[in-house]
Amino acid sequence: ITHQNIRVAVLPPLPLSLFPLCSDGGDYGLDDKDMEASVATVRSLCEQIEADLILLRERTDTGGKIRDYLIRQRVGEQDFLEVRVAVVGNVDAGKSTLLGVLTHGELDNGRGFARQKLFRHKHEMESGRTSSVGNDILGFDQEGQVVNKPDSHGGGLDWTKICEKSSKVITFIDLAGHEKYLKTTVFGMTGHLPDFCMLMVGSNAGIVGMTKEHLGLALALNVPVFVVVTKIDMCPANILQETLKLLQRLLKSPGCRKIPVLVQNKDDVVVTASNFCSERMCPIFQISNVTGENMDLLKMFLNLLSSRTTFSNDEPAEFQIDDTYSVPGVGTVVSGTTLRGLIRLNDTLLLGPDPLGTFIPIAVKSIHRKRMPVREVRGGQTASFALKKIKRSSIRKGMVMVSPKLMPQATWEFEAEILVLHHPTTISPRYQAMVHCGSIRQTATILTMNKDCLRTGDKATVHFRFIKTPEYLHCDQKLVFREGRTKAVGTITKVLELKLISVVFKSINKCNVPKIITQTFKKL
Ligand SMILES: Nc1nc2c(ncn2[C@@H]2O[C@H](COP(=O)(O)OP(=O)(O)OP(=O)(O)O)[C@@H](O)[C@H]2O)c(=O)[nH]1
Repeated sequence: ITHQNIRVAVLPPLPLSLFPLCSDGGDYGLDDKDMEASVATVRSLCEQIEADLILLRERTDTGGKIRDYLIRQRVGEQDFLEVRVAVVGNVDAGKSTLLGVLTHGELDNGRGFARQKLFRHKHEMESGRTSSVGNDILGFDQEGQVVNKPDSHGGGLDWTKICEKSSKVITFIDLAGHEKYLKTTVFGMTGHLPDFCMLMVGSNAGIVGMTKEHLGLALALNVPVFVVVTKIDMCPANILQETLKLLQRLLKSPGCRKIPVLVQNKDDVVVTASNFCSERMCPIFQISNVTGENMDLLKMFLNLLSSRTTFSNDEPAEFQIDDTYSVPGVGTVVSGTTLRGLIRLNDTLLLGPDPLGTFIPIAVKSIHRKRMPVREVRGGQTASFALKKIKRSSIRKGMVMVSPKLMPQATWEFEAEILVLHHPTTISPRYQAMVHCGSIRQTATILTMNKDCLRTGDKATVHFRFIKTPEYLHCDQKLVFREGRTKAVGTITKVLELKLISVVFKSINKCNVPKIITQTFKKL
């Protein structure tokens, strides 16, 4: 940059890059001429890297103007940046309502109008409670404007249109608030790999029910959290202040160690969004779904967030399956998240493990992103694949599709460092509970541990064994171990591999298996 008095802060990954144009990082600005020249310089740099320069805010300080810009890489019509946000909070905090308001652009009436558009099951419609993991999308164009336009007849959203018009798509993973559905909530938080967690708190109800539990879960899984306090239209000022005070106290407590920031204006949005991934900052928004107050600040913040997954082309591809479908005329379809690498049409991947711990080669014949056909999918993106000649019943959540280069191995047993968040009595060997790890959800037994028994608050190294089938695991993966009110979180430290041939021979001739597998077979 020719102008030495420009400070450029590029935050990886590229999409969110903010740079205040100011003299030396101090708080005095540039006069009109210098500003113009500086902007021109940066604009030409952006052109070279095929990015857009979007003005976020302008302030006047001693000496002149200070501006913040967003540099966003241009994407093709078939491509868009993707950010996943898990939405958690106690029943009635207004989760479904906020998602309805954000994605359908119509305010709520305070009596459940906005959420009706999102319910997926009949019983949800009747009870007003979310029970399943739901997905809703919100698209932003290059200028940061929302592109969602609900269909004027049915009120539905055309996902393909939204994705085509968007340069950034936020996928909300709407998780159930009721304790009864905690299993689903945990699965959503582990299996859907959220980049961020939006914790919703009803201002009048305060920090009640599952709020702390959901916050604890996000923190244990290392997912950055921002808080949205709703219903400020109907909450007396003193109660709102009390809720905010308690919330800030909770976030600062030794268990959370966050820095809460009440977001009041655009400046706060820019500062919190640019420091959100890297620091302990926890922005708190105060909104109303009925009057729409502060909704613009929340939308601006969402538009500035960028995915936490960094992507590299040369990493071998890994895709985790979190759901399966039978689509008439298409066959078995699997959906999930690309954890790393690049998957292209006609690639051959290994699908598994099956109950024997084997992986079979499958060819990728079609790829969809947000219901839109695409030619490739990269690390950090969700996608679905139509699979040929495979029965839906032979695929489970938690199975993976990986590059043959990884020579995947399944495992029955693993070791993890765990922390017991809550248990009514004591946990000892032979204890069984559900392990959630990525999209894996299976009961495991504790074989041994380095303590005689575990109580709430204890940490230990524990040796687990799955009870039904072997799974594909990695060291350093986060896990949640739960049964009823018992909850523990942990990190996998050792994977005990299954000594098995990990690819089925008979399928080999049918697919175009890369050399590397054939060579492995020869060695075996
Ligand atoms: N006045 C007012 N009412 C709101 C606001 N947000 C939500 N509501 C109302 O609060 C009630 C509960 O909202 P929901 O969106 O169903 O709550 P939820 O958190 O999704 O609940 P679960 O799906 O059961 O977890 C509905 O009747 C909404 O109309 C708000 O900002 N102001």
